Amino acid sequence: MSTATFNSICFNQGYLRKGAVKISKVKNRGQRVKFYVGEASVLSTKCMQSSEKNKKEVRIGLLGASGYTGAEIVRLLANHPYFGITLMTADRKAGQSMGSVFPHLITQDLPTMVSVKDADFSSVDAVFCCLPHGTTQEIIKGLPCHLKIVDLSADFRLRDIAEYEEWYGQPHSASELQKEAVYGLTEISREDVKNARLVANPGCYPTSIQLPLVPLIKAKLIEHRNIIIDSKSGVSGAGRGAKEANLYSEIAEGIYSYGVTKHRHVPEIEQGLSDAAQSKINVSFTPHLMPMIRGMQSTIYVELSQGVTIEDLYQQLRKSYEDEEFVKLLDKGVVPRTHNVRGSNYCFMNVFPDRIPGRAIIISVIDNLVKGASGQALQNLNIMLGYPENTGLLYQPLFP
Ligand SMILES: NC(=O)C1=CN([C@@H]2O[C@H](COP(=O)(O)OP(=O)(O)OC[C@H]3O[C@@H](n4cnc5c(N)ncnc54)[C@H](OP(=O)(O)O)[C@@H]3O)[C@@H](O)[C@H]2O)C=CC1
Ligand SMILES: CC(=O)N[C@@H](CCC(=O)OP(=O)(O)O)C(=O)O
Repeated sequence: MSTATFNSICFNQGYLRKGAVKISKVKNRGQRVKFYVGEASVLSTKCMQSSEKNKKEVRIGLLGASGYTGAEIVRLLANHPYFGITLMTADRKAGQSMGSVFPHLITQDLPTMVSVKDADFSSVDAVFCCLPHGTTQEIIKGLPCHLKIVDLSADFRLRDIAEYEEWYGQPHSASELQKEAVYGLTEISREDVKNARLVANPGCYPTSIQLPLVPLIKAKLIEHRNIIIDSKSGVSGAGRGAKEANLYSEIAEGIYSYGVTKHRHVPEIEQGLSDAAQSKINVSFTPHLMPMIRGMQSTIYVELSQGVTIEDLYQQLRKSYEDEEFVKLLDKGVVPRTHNVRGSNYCFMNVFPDRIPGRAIIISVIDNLVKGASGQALQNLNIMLGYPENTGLLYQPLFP
């Protein structure tokens, strides 16, 4: 890796075009700027002005900071050496401090939340968009084009706009942006994410389901028919907005299926599996709401392809994920539990022989707010900006 040292350099705002000199990291902001010319992708080439406010080199805008995924982004960035939050937005909570909305974050030095319409993006290099679907597309359409964006909503995940409108029951008004979006299931789409300006972060259920199934489908080890998916989620998956259905007295001491035969994650799951199969796959998917705060578990029933054994599935998953930091295939016979990934960016999975010959049972667990949302979003932005993918994500699970 060679280095080139410049004295007080300043570029116009914007990005070096791809293929130009690749600048992987900027250090010693201010009078002397040292560029490391290396493999990683380009950083924003804004004027390298040292300023008290920008203690960290990448300035992050957090839209929807007063929600669960927004708060989770703040928690993760507390341990990120290069990303610092310079803008936070809220809707009903605009004008409030983060510490007053989330007292567990009072130790963080954060800007007061403002409404999106009052947001100033000139002090921002990249944005996490943690807003409800529908709202998101309108807001992202209006963002300055210099920003790198990771959208946690569903607005840009489905390539087929008509399918989005059918399943989300609302018009999609950003089809041009949709064409630009890259679906950010990190371990599967890493190369596309690297060069993306807009990443559509996957939903929590689709993440927990595609991570085990995509490698098995690509390796032609399981049949495309009769894929049955039974998933469970903690209540934080529904967001912080007060809803009667999510009251303690409505949730505690019981579980129930919801979105039966018509959950809006079906098209997202089928899009990912069909891409892996290069042919259309339909699945049976039933989510369940559990009396717990965090956690997501998927139990998936599949048919083995002709002549394929459980060992073949196990070895394929081992090979697919042996070099991955955040996806772990457990030892044979160990059942994945949400307790063991809580608060972390891990996905634990395993595969078991069904009593019914020729079938397998696959189990996958994640934390819906981390690998299912904010953790994967940070993993993606690290890649988009040329930082080590695991930066700010090495939290071990919180157990018990
Ligand atoms: N929770 C989860 O496990 C997962 C969530 N997601 C997706 O991530 C996104 C955020 O989810 P989550 O954090 O749980 O949601 P929350 O409901 O907890 O937070 C929503 C945020 O958006 C703000 N907001 C709501 N409406 C508007 C509006 N009209 N204009 C501007 N801001 C608005 C809210 O502000 P205020 O608080 O002031 O009202 C709040 O900051 C959603 O699209 C969700 O589907 C994806 C994967 C998993
Ligand atoms: C428990 C619960 O309500 N979970 C949400 C999924 C959260 C999520 O992943 O939403 P997006 O796809 O919009 O990002 C649901 O089932 O709608």
